[in-house]
Amino acid sequence: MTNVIVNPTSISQKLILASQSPRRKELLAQLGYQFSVQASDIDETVEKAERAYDYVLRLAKQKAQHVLDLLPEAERVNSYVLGSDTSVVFNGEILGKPDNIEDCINTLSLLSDNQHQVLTAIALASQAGVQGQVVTTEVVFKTLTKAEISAYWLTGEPQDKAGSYGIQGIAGQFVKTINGSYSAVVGLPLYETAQLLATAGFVGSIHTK
Ligand SMILES: Cc1cn([C@H]2C[C@H](O)[C@@H](COP(=O)(O)OP(=O)(O)OP(=O)(O)O)O2)c(=O)[nH]c1=O
Repeated sequence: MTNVIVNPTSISQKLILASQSPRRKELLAQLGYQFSVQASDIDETVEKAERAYDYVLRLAKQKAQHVLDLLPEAERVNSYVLGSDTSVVFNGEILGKPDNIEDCINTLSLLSDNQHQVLTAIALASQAGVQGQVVTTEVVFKTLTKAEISAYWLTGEPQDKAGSYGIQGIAGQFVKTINGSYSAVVGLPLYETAQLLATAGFVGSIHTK
């Protein structure tokens, strides 16, 4: 998407969401920010012995920095780029997006009747540097049968999602409890994102001054 809307509160600043995720676009728009979207194309391979926390933070920062670096120099001066990454983690293992039904069955069988963590990192890149943080949410799933998982795969929902599920969709019924940030599980933590942007001088739809 290439439409650029200038932030009305600060005509010289531009916010860009470095993401192809429709969920992240919706969540950022929900807060009242005006922004453009530019997907970032980076290598998402996990480094040897890299911990999930370090991995998501590195990727969020790289996504943001990559899009900032692609901007013409004159634009870069006034631009702030938001990047994010979400991983589902079980027993320290990063469970990515499924390549096929077997992947989906393996992943959701691990999550069945168990607790896992969803780690979402956000990062804001500008000429001043890149700032980021990680939000961790604990999720407990009900018991899932193989038949249920196979039927879930056929809905098409798990395909583009970390951990093979979407809490905001059909998989909402798998979730017994959640401790942390619902929006972070969907892809963008609302509270932390607003804080990060406010620190950089952006305001959403709520003006207190
Ligand atoms: C766990 C979970 C993940 N997800 C999604 C959020 C992310 O879009 C995706 C995780 O993959 P990411 O690699 O974080 O993001 P992405 O490839 O979709 O987009 P981009 O890198 O361009 O920002 O999984 C849900 O929508 N619901 C969920 O419950």
